Amino acid sequence: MAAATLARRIGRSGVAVMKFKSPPVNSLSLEFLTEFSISLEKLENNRACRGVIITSALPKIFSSGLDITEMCGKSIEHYTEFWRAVQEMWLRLYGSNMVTVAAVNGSSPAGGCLIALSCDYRIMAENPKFSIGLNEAQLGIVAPFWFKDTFVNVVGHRIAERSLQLGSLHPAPEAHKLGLVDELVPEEKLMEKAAAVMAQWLALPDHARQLTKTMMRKAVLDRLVAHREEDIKNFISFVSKESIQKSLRMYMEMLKKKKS
Ligand SMILES: CCCCCCCC/C=C\CC(=O)SCCNC(=O)CCNC(=O)[C@H](O)C(C)(C)COP(=O)(O)OP(=O)(O)OC[C@H]1O[C@@H](n2cnc3c(N)ncnc32)[C@H](O)[C@@H]1OP(=O)(O)O
Repeated sequence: MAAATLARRIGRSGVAVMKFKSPPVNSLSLEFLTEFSISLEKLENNRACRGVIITSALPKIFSSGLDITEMCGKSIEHYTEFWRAVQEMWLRLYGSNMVTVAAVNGSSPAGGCLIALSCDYRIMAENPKFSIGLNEAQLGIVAPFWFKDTFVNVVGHRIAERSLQLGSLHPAPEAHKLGLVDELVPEEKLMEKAAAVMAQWLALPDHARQLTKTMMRKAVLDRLVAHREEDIKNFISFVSKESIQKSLRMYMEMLKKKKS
């Protein structure tokens, strides 16, 4: 797989470091998502691995979220495969038995934010130019219920309601104030801090921590598992609407124009 190069390293500490490296902006294409899920599955099945730190190898960007081109002008078969891959990635990450720490070293909108929110702990570089949030509403699309559930479980209902309705992208200091990220550190200290947090979480017996994590997350995971096919149908019917296609095309054009 060429597009999403994910470097993995399991040290003596039992910690893997996964670095997103899919230029220019680590957007979550079908290929990226598939590779990410396979990598997570391999780590999950590796008894030597107890934790994973997720970060980006690219400067300034953690992940730009779902690859919008995967949702524009494609067939129903493609939308089905793509959305199943998005679901699979989340089910694996949110349901992981490993300790998961996001070292957010750049902007992280929408699907990128979902990845960070699905981890056990988020540390973000304290650069106010970096922002994070579920900004779907700004694109004229709606965050699915399991994106929303994940967001609510981190920041609570009121903050989630306002942030999702406005499609807010929160600069790092604001994200920290809202509880969207747990800590801010200077960028050069990010990995050191992530390793320290990981060591703290791994100091506990795995079984107790894992059972507690399952207890906290099971209801939200089960909800998607129970409604997976319906969720795919909803996605297809939503994304196939001409009005939604138009919004997505306009958004892509806006991104391109911003450069010139
Ligand atoms: C009922 C159920 C309904 C379900 C509905 C669907 C729910 C969908 C759920 C989640 C949706 C998403 O995740 S959508 C993605 C949202 N992401 C964004 O809004 C981010 C957009 N990108 C940016 O803001 C910026 O690119 C950046 C801040 C991430 C980086 O800025 P920078 O200036 O460094 O880079 P450029 O803007 O010049 O971008 C470079 C290059 O990449 C292309 N690009 C950027 N983001 C995406 C993306 N998400 N998908 C595809 N392509 C992307 C951008 O157009 C540039 O391309 P060119 O070089 O060709 O111009």
